Amino acid sequence: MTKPVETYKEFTFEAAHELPPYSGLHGHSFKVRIALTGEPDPKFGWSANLYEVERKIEEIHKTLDHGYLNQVEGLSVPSLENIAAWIWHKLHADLPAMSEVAVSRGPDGQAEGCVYRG
Ligand SMILES: Nc1nc2c(c(=O)[nH]1)N=C([C@H](O)[C@H](O)COP(=O)(O)OP(=O)(O)OP(=O)(O)O)CN2
Ligand SMILES: [Zn+2]
Repeated sequence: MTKPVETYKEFTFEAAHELPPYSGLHGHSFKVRIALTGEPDPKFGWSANLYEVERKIEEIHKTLDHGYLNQVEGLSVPSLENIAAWIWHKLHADLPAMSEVAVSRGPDGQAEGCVYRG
């Protein structure tokens, strides 16, 4: 029996948000990691073809990048956790192999983030 393989795709976006009463309007560079887990394709070894994953992510990226997150439909409280859940719900029908969505902000070594697993 073959072992499941995890494949991932990362993307970044720049966006503004506010989280009253904790923070006023400000911006971040966010990093997103989409993981997909499943049985490897017998020829290519992947659990998901990254070309297809990239196509699905494109629309989400367009919505979030250079956006004001509080005004995105379904994202009126844009905490890290709510952003990750929002991305999950946007993608899971098209990417059934998706196993987690991780969202982080801040530089390596000082980043803060969360992982959402549906
Ligand atoms: N589990 C979480 N806790 C908190 C979140 C969150 O998204 N998940 N968010 C906040 C507020 O946004 C808080 O005001 C954080 O401010 P922010 O500028 O977004 O982030 P930093 O703390 O990294 O800001 P710096 O001052 O630039 O370090 C609170 N808790
Ligand atoms: Zn912030």
